[in-house]
Amino acid sequence: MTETLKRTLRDSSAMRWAMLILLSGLTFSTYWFQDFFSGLKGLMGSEMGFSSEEFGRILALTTIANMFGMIIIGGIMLDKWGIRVAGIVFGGIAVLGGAISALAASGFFGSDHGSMLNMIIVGRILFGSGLEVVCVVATRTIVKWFKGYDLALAMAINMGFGRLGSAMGTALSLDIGGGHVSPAVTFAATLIGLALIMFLIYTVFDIKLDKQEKAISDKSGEVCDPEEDFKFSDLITLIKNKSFLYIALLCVTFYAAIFPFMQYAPDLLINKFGFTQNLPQAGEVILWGSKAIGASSIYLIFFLFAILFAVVPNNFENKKTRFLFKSGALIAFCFYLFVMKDILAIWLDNGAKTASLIPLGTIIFTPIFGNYVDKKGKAASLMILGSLLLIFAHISLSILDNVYIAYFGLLSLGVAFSLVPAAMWPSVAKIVAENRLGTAYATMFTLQNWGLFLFFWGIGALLDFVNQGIPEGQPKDYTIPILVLVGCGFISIFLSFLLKKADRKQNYGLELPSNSN
Ligand SMILES: N[C@@H](Cc1c[nH]cn1)C(=O)NCC(=O)O
Repeated sequence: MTETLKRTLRDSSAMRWAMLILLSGLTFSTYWFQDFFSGLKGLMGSEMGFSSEEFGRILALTTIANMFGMIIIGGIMLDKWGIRVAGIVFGGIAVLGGAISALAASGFFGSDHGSMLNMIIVGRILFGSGLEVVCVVATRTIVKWFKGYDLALAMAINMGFGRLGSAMGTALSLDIGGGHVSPAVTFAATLIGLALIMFLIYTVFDIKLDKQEKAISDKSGEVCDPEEDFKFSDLITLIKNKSFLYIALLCVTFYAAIFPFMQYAPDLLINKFGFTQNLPQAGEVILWGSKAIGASSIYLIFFLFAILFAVVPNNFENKKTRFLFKSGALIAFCFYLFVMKDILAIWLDNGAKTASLIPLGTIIFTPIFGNYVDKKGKAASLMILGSLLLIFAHISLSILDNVYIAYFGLLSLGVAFSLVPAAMWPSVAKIVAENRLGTAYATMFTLQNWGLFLFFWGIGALLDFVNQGIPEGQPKDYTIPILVLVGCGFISIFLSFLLKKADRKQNYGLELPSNSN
């Protein structure tokens, strides 16, 4: 697009990506807070005396307000108040929830088992309501800035920030807590506060964009698709739409097999495959830290140059340039792996750190698949493939006992976890009109929370049930709790086929490239 055609902030690619980063702070920190307890499960047992069922209860009750309409209410607020107010209010609720959980874990409300458990849960309920509405706000905001541009890629990158938050929260909480739960919770809550400040900065640009768009529509008499208020009849219309119904149910079964698994994955790896949860010595931390920071900074500088290079128009038109760029990226990555090999070896021996590779891997794969969906389409087919990988992953991590196959299982789970969201979320924007997207995402997340509630709690309760009589600290048998998740994979495949069939009839173009719309 030439300068003369750039009419608003959103027509500048630098501006769009900068807004995405400001917005993604909330995604990063809320995902961190959602998932960081997974790395602390063992410690929550030994330090606070929480059983697996109680651990599951904390996670499950995070979803309770959402199951009973909180996300829909948030969606209505979003439609009524707009992105800015909704983001600030629900981001604020997440901060408040995080703070209550952090105070509870520090013993502020009482240091007995019951007070700690109940007040952590109160904080998590508030946090959970904030997290989900913030996600709807983020998706809505990305559509606002990226519609007609690389929408799927932008959604994938935003999700990448979320996954980075999940991965870092899982991997580092034990180290951040220094062997205690409370500092790790305080740190996680502080992150959401910082992210809210980033969102406040975003709102300044959002106001400017709205003013520019209004000026253009006033001048040209263009009538934009108006935001419509939420009506319950919209919900009925949505549910009656077969493609929407299948994709919403797929969202339930697919995520029920992933998010709950991730919360238990570090403990599973420790109990079933003998991974460690040792904290490194102070000297080792300094040595690895300096090595990792040194190597990562060199790689980051290279990466920033690569991005700079990539955004200069027409750079990739040239075959030779493309080849040079790709080989340079590969050499830099090999060098990086070489420098980091000792750290990687220790990383791959630690339960929480190995489990964190699932969301970490999706950071690389989701944008690649997002870009693929933008350029080539095939969204429904990719969801079938993702569901197949899910089945392999859970079988390899439950009934099989080989640690190398388990690594493959984790890898295929990471690929599935990248494929399905990269295909699913942009597909919703094809099925549903833009002014109904808030309602659509809110409905999907509400249903998703029912599945999460059941499996967050169910896995913990089942784990206690099948391991009755085994004292804390002894290896627990995870076979049946994880095998149950294979069932979710089969239902996901079935729903993906139904979606593909419905799309053929309803012609939403789920198998077509996003950029062609
Ligand atoms: N419901 C959201 C946010 C979320 C993250 N963990 C639990 N809830 C969601 O599922 N977003 C899509 C994603 O793939 O993360």
